[in-house]
Amino acid sequence: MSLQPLRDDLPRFLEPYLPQPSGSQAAKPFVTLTYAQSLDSRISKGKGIRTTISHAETKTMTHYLRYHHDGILIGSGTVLADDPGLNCKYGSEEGYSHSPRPIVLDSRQQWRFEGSKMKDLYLKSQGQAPIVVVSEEPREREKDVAYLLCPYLSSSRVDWKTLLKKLHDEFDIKSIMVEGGATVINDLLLKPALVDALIITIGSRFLGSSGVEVSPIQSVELEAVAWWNGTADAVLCAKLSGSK
Ligand SMILES: NC(=O)c1ccc[n+]([C@@H]2O[C@H](COP(=O)([O-])OP(=O)(O)OC[C@H]3O[C@@H](n4cnc5c(N)ncnc54)[C@H](O)[C@@H]3O)[C@@H](O)[C@H]2O)c1
Ligand SMILES: Nc1nc(=O)c(N)c(NC[C@H](O)[C@H](O)[C@H](O)COP(=O)(O)O)[nH]1
Repeated sequence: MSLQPLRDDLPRFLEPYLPQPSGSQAAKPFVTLTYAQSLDSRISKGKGIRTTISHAETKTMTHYLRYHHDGILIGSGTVLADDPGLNCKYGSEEGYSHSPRPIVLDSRQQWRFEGSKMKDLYLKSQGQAPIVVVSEEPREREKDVAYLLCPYLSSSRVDWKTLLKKLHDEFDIKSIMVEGGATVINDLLLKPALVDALIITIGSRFLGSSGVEVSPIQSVELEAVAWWNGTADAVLCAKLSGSK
């Protein structure tokens, strides 16, 4: 399905929160934490359920954000629940050349590229093949998948600092948008030294108390806060307090 045109006030609104175009000498990638939540801070109706929260115009914004990042990172919970494509449909007709590289945190190697929407898009040259982040040598190596061996702090928690450095140094990834899910977001909201921008779409609905909740274990203050109002959604852009 094609995207509706980007609202013309969005580029100027988003600009201060986007990675700077090439030339950055930073030692780590620029990290944008971005997701869509309901009014009751849920990002899906329940674990394993893919739930549309964004209006069509903020869906276009998500693809505009993908256009501006080298990589797009998600946790295993999201890849297993959503079977996401993670490509970029924004831009010229010439094909999906601005699609970011998918990065999947899958220490337990539960997800397969084979048979996924991501692979389907890759084979049609409409998206990139993924980097799968693992904690030990993979049991099986799938064709076209790059495996990134990275230390984990526990069985399911990657060491972010090391991971970001490896993605930068070994894969030349200078900007990453983190799209979720809740476990990944709740963890990164507490890491102002690693997160450069926060872009949250707030949809005008409630998803109920059994929904998957974004709520970090401690309070988080924001700065440089800006709001955009759409037809049915609002978008909040901010920096985490304590970030550079
Ligand atoms: N609305 C949105 O914007 C949005 C975005 C993404 C996902 N979702 C929804 O979120 C749900 C999935 O969320 P979830 O919380 O179950 O899974 P998740 O996608 O956050 O994945 C969690 C897994 O990531 C891995 N991981 C590795 N290192 C980690 C670290 N340092 N911190 C945290 N996790 C780490 C672990 O295996 C962990 O179990 C799905 O229902 C999906 O539809 C919604
Ligand atoms: N912006 C946004 N609005 C939503 O209403 C919603 N549910 C998501 N969810 C993000 C999640 O990571 C999805 O898995 C990918 O957005 C799917 O990506 P594709 O469209 O398949 O490329 N994101």
